[in-house]
Amino acid sequence: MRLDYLTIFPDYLAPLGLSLPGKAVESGLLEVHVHDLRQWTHDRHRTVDDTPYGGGAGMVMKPEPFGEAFAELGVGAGTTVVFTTPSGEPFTQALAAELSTRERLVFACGRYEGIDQRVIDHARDLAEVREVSLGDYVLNGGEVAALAITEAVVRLLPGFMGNAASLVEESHAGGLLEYPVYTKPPAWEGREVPAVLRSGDHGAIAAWRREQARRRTAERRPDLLAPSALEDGSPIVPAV
Ligand SMILES: COc1ccc2nc(C(=O)O)sc2c1
Repeated sequence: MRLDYLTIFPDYLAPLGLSLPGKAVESGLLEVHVHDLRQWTHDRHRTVDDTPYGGGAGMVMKPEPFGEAFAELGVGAGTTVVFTTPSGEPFTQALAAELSTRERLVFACGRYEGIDQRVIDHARDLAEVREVSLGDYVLNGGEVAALAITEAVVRLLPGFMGNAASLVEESHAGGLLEYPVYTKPPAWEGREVPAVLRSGDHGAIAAWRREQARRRTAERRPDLLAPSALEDGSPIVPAV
């Protein structure tokens, strides 16, 4: 997979060279290119923004630099352009899985009051476009969202995570939050590890984990539980 990032703050994406994406680049699984959007400006001040038509506070990112960048980067068939924006569709594990199947992602990181709408419209004529938000809050720009989306997507690439089995049991992987986890010592600050986890009874352990995941999800994220799951009558294990 090839990842391109268009940003006016390239240093903000320096973490891409560390942790998960860094290792994938070394292994050839990933190709990462961060581009300073200002390289596609031609005035002395390297202007990327201007005042909004129709008035209002703040500035809007100009269309020309993005258009020239798309052309130079060969944005077209086989490319998915991801605009990170507070007005985007919510980023979910399902969307991460979908994006992990793409050959190439080009992240267009907004700043100021956003990117001129014609850039998104133009991109739709060239390639697949997704407008994505991390959640119901607003950041100062799209770079943090691009980093988060990248990590969630890249770790799903086949052969990327050492222990693929761990992907299956993660929160949201199966639609539920993850069950509580414990490790040594068996007792700490007067708190014991649940006996079932030390019983060696793998069936009982699996059942306990399923119920803990359901309970945690019901308590914290009932929206993730299908209505039928709540009405199927099976008791949800009382809190541990
Ligand atoms: C102007 O560019 C922005 C501003 C805020 C923002 N917030 C995001 C989020 O995903 O929460 S993406 C994003 C892009």
